[in-house]
Amino acid sequence: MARRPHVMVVAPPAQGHVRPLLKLSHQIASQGIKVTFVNTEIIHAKVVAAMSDSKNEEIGGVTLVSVPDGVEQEDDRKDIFKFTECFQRTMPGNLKDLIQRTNDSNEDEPIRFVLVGATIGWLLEVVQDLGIKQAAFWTGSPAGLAFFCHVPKLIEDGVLDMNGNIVENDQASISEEIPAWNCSELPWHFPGEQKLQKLFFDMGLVIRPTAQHVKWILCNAPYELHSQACDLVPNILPVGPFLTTTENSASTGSFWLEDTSCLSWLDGQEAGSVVYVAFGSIAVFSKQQFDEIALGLELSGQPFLWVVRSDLANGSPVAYPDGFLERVADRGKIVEWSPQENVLAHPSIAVFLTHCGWNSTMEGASLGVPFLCWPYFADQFYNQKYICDIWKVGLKVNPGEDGIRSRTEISTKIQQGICDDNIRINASKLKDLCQKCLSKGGSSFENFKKFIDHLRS
Ligand SMILES: O=c1ccn([C@@H]2O[C@H](COP(=O)(O)OP(=O)(O)O[C@H]3O[C@H](CO)[C@@H](O)[C@H](O)[C@H]3O)[C@@H](O)[C@H]2O)c(=O)[nH]1
Repeated sequence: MARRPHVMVVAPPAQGHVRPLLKLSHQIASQGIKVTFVNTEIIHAKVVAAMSDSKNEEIGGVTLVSVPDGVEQEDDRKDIFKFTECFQRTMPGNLKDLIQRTNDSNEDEPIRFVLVGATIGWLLEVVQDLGIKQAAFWTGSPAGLAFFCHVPKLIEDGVLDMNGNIVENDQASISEEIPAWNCSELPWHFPGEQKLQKLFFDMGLVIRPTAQHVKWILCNAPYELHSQACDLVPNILPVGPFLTTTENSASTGSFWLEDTSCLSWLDGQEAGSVVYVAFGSIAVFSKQQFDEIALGLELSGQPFLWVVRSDLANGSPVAYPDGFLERVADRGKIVEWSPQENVLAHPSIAVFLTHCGWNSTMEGASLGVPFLCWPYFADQFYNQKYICDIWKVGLKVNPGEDGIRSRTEISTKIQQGICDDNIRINASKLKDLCQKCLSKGGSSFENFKKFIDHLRS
């Protein structure tokens, strides 16, 4: 009997990477290709624990496996510098062992192809040594990818220094066709934290060699959405946006258990009335800012669904303003983690108050939801620029001089976002564009087909 092609997918250890890579893996598996999905042990345990059937580690043709992350002292896992050092030192050997073990056993089809998250593209050296074909996956926007690929040139031209600072003019431009990056929009910008900035900047330096090394670098966007940026990366293969349908929602790759009670709660709300508030997996807030969000939602008078992760309050236990929960009980729903795409697809949703992580951006765009933008760090400020200034599907929620977004600003933008017909019309056009790219004959559909043909060749 002919053996199925076997692809190994290796995910960087973060929610914003695991989720889109797992969605892509399901899409690949649906074409009759075997997929082994590799997480670190800690991430694997979280993903499996959050699955509706947590005994089953094979879902929809994707087998979930794990390797150690190399960390021996638990505390080192909380220290990003120590973690990165351990991970980079041990991961190549661990991955090599896993591939060899799999290929030596007769149980599985041998691995003929490895797809890695581009931020850990240095792993491809191991794969190269084993004579296995390779591709990379970029989790952010095509513009972000183009920017990282241009970093060496920006350094050479004296626009950036070796620590990633803009040397003059407060702007870095890579083409006249797409907006320049301001200092605060640099993906590695951490004000006052030079060491952290350098770590992220150095991690980014791996992107260009990775992109040059592989035949294709896939990304979670349709070509038409960022066409000028895509044109700056010769081997980009835009295959997104990925959507989790209700049929495969059992294996979303979430690190937290999805609280589906919010879907029946949404069923009870009026169409186009609910503010959905979610800041992805990393953003945290001070007590003062957390209270302003709560009081802004209250002041808006709208029903809201708010995702409050247990770690959202920056290490402190989550505590709401006095009497808040009682006052909003009849129109507020709070969950620790939602089935986000099902939420965004729900007719009751009016606006999405978001940190503008790329996955959330693509999900909101492909489901036609207007945005209220509250970027937190990394690529999110530049994503906000596309959402508000280029696609014109959102409004910025601006901080005051003290850096805090006030309850009045939050409530005002909620009302403006709900009433703005132009934004709603543009959001609906964006949804149509995404759907068209994914349908038969569309750019993402054809690109994905090309990739599958390559896997089979
Ligand atoms: O209650 C929730 C909240 C979020 N999500 C999902 O979690 C993912 C979050 O991804 P993203 O919106 O990209 O945010 P982060 O988790 O913060 O992602 C990191 O990774 C992204 C991709 O590289 C970057 O764009 C971000 O800036 C970076 O913070 C999305 O798929 C959401 O659907 C849920 O399923 N339920």
